[in-house]
Amino acid sequence: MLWEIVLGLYLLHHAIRRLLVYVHTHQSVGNLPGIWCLFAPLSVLGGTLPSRWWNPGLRFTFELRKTLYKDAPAKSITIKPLLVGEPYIYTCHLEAFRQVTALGSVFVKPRFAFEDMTFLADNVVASEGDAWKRYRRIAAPAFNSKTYEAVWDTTVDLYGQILDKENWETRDVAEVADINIMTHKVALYAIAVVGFDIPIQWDQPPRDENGRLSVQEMVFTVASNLLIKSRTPKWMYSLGLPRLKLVDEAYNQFVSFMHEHISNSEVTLTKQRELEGDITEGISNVFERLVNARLTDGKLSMSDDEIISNCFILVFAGHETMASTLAGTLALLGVYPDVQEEVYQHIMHVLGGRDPTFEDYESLDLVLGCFYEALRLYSAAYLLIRDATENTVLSLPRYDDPTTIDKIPITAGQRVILDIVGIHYDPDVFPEPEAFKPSRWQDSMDSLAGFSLGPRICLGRKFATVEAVAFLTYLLRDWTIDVPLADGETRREWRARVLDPKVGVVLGFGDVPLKFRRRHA
Ligand code: HEM
Repeated sequence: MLWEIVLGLYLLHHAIRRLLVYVHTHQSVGNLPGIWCLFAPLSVLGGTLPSRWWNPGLRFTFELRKTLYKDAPAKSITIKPLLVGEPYIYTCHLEAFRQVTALGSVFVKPRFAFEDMTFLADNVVASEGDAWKRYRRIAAPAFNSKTYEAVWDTTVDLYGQILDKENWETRDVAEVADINIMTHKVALYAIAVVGFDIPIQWDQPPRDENGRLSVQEMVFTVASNLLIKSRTPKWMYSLGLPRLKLVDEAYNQFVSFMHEHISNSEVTLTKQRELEGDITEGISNVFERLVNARLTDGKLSMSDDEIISNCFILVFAGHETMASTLAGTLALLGVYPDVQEEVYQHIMHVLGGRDPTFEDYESLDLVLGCFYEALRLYSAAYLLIRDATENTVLSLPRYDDPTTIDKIPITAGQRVILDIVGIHYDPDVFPEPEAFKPSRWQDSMDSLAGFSLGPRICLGRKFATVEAVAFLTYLLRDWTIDVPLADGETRREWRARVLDPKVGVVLGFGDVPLKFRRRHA
């Protein structure tokens, strides 16, 4: 009897709370077209369950990319969950994206979305306000032309290691069962070498002779187990589960490795400063910048934990995003051999028979266009989450009549989702949105939302594009890329089947098999 009363009271309490949510929804976002569903897409339940008519899930912006905003003049809708979660505004209006991410905007990153990304201390991705300003001020100067040159050279070195260690040098055809494995390694190693000053070899065994994890296995395990690390309660580590044991080992080893790396670097930099004076300008890796900052300027000083957290977040921010986009680029080039040939001719025209160098980066704009186009079609960062800290209004001009301005009132606390997939597939911004057209980026990249915009634009975007252009230029110069079709399958069907995105923390793919054939000059 008692439990029935308790249950009844609980259900009543829940029903009243939900009713208040509906009333609030109607007051704050009632004027926008909306979708009713059971669970909010970003709630744990909604995000875990598959995308269906009753649960948008994480994939719905991609699945409904052609229709979601069709009847929304301001290119903005609401998602109204009946059972779990709050109503969110989803917008694919480029101007909304600009206003929300602009300098001085009243929108901030909600803490919940970035909690998983803080490890030991806060960092440039997860923080807001003065803490973020400080981290960005210390880290941003490390992303300079010397760094980008190092990214180019490291990528070329990695390409050479692939040819050598994967035995491509002796082959005319190389079949790869899943290109993601290779692009993940390239992305991770470039960050480890250029970001952290950790030298890495392509074929190092996962453990050394003493049974300790090799540096790359350690970094790889840390990078690919962020959610497990942040969400597993401490007591579970004592159960002896093999995966958790490995994660624990890798994280512990990473922390002690980084402490040692910091103190060694401090000794080296102090000696260098005694001999050469201010060496700041000459430092081209992010890690040394962070260590050097605390030797030079009290205000910019970071603790060991802050340095480790900021280095760690570079691996997370730049690893999977980069790997998926590069995999997507290679696959799309395989799907469209005519575009691939055009890009090859462009490379030949720019190089005129010599090896590509960092100085060619600006001229290789069609190669860069391939990467941007893959990022547009399969944006690894597929949405941005922001909360309003004050009441405000988004003023959005109509695309067909810019003198008509739609005004969307936003109340303090309202969550706004910047739908990058929606922007990238908006035919008013990108005509023929489904087509793979790298040349569309040769005029302007103003509408690319995949690296975000405004003061919090991706710090590693040029890092990523230099790496991509170096890798793609070498690869396309030496090889053609093809896709292994199933019996009777067309290339477009292959694209729909294999490049059907898997959506989690980032948007990526399942196995992407590709076939490389050596070009004979
Ligand atoms: C194709 C590759 C990449 C994509 C698509 C990408 C995308 C993004 C996006 C959308 C944001 C904004 C996130 C938000 O505000 O919620 C961001 C931020 C960031 N990215 Fe990237 N990123 C890429 C590569 C990289 C690389 C290679 C690095 C580092 C080496 C990096 C470092 C960062 C950092 C530090 C931030 C935080 C900036 C701040 O808040 O001030 N990213 N990235």
